[in-house]
Amino acid sequence: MAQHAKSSPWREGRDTLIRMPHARPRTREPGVHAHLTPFVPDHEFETPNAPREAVEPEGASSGAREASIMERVLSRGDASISATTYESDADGEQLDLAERHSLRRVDQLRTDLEDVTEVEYRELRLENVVLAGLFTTGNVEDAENSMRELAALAETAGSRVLDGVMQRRAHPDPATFLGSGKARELAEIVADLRADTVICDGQLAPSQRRALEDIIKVKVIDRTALILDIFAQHAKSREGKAQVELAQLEYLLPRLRGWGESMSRQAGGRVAGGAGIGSRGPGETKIELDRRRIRTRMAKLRRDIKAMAPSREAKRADRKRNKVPSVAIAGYTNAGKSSLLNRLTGAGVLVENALFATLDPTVRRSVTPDGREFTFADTVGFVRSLPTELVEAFRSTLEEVAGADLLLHVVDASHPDPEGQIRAVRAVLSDIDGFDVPEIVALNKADLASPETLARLRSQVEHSAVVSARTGEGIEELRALIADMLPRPSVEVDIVVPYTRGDLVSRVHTQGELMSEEFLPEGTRLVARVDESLAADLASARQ
Ligand SMILES: Nc1nc2c(ncn2[C@@H]2O[C@H](COP(=O)(O)OP(=O)(O)OP(=O)(O)O)[C@@H](O)[C@H]2O)c(=O)[nH]1
Ligand SMILES: [Mg+2]
Repeated sequence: MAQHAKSSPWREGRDTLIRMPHARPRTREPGVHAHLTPFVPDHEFETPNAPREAVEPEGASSGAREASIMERVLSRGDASISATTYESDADGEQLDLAERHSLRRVDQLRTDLEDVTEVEYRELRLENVVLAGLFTTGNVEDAENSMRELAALAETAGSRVLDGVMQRRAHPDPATFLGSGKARELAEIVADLRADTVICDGQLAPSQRRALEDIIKVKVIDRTALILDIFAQHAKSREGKAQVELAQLEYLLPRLRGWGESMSRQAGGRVAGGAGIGSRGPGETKIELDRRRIRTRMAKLRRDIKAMAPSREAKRADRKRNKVPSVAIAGYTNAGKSSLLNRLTGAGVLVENALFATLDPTVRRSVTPDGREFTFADTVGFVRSLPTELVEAFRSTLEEVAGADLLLHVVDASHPDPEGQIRAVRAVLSDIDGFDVPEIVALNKADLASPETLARLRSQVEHSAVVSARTGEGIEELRALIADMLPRPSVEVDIVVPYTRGDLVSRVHTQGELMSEEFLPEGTRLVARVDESLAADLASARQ
C-alpha cells in the first residue's frame, strides 16, 4: 500500500481521509496547491474566467434577496412559462461562445427552476467546492479517475475546486454517505478552506444529503445535481432546454425539503395570494405548494416536448426519404467529437475545452472521396454511469445515434482509462431499443497518446482509425474508412439520361457511386450504383 501511495497523488491513510490536491485543475490563487496536474493532459483551461459576482446587488440582505426572488417568481404567470426564453431550434449553428460566457457570468448556476417556484435548489451557487468520494473497490486508479472527472465537471459548472477527499470503505454509509466521523473531518477541511459547497461523487439519497449538511454546515450536492446543472447551462435548443428542465424537476421533486431542515419553512400568505393559485388551502406548507407547481410545470414540459418531436422526426424522415446515409458521432465527453467533426467537414461546431460543450444534435453534410453525400451528427458527451434521470434528457441525441447508418465512436486515446470510456459509451448505447449500428472507433488525440496505448486499443476494436483532430493526422484514412463502411447503394444501372434531366445526373453524382460517365448525342450515359428510389426515377426518365 505504501508503494501505491508513493506513485499516487493521494495522500493515503486508513485512518484519515485521503486528500486529493490534484482535484484542483485550475488555480487562480497562489498557494499550496499551485503545482497541480491537470485532469486531462491537454486541459489548458483556456475558458475565459468569467467574473463570478453574485446576482444580487452587494449588501442586499437575505430578506431583500428573498423578496426579489419572490417578485420574480410572482411576476411570471403561466403565460410567461410558455414564453420562457427558449432560443431557436438550433440544429446547426451553435457557435455563440461569447453568449454562453455572458450567460455564465450573469448567473453561472442558472436553472430554469426559477420559472417555477422558489425552492432552495436554485439558490445553489457553486463557488468554492470540496469534493468527497468513496474509494470502494481496490483500484486506486479508478477512484482517482472518477474524482478527476468530478473535478473537471465541477470546473465546467464554473466552480473552483479547493480540495478533494476520499474515504476508503466498502459501502456508502446509509445515513451520511461518508462515515459520520469522516464527515466531521470533512467539515473541518471545509471550514479551513472556507468552501461553500461539497460535491459527493455518487448519488446521495435525500436523507443522506440532509444528514451530511447538518454535519458539514455547507451545501452538499451529488454528481447528478452537478451534471444537471451543467446541462442546464449548456442546453441550447428549445427541446434540449425543455428536456433538461424536466430532468431537473424530476430530480428535485423528492428532494424538496430544502437545503437543511432549518431552511424549510411555512409559506406566508404573501406567497399564496400573489401566486394566483387559488386552490391553496390554509395551513398548506410552502413545500406542498412547490410540489404541486412543479408537477404542473412537468406536465407542461412533457406536452411541449411531445409537440416538438415531429420536427426532429420529420427531419430524420426527410433524410431517410432522400436516402442520405448518416454517421453519428458519439463518445465520452471531451473526447474531441466536435473537433473531429470540424476537421472532417470544416464546420464551425462549437469546440470548448470544457466537458459537455455540445448538448444538442448538430448535423452537417459531407461527401465521401468518391462523391457520395452523407451527414454527420455530433452528439452530447457521455459520462461514466450516466445518472438515470439524465438518460431521458438525452434521448434526442441517442435517437439520432440509433437512427444512423454508422457510428463514429470517438475516444480520447490520451485519457488514463480509454477502455473504461469505451465501455461506458457502449453500455449506454446498448440500452437503446434496437440499437444495431456498425461502429468505427476513432482513436483521437494521437498527438498526445502513447504508441503503446494506441496499439493496444487498435487490437481491441474491429474497425479503428488513429487520428488527431488537432494535427490532422489520420483524417484521410478515417474518411476512407467511413466511405468504406457507409451502406452502398444497391442497384447497378447503365443508363442514358437525356440532357434535359441534368438534375438526375447530379443526383447520381451526389447520391450514387459513379463508375463511368460518357456524353453521347442523345444524353449522358451513366454506369453507377444507386439506391432504389433513384433507380426508379432514372428508369422513368429514360426515353
Ligand atoms: N491534443 C489534442 N487535443 C484535442 C484533439 N481533439 C480535441 N482536442 C481538445 O479536446 C478538447 C475537447 O474537444 P471537443 O471537440 O470539444 O470535445 P467533445 O467530445 O466534442 O466534447 P463535448 O461536446 O463537451 O462532449 C478541446 O480542448 C480540444 O481542443 C486532438 O486530437 N489532440
Ligand atoms: Mg462537442
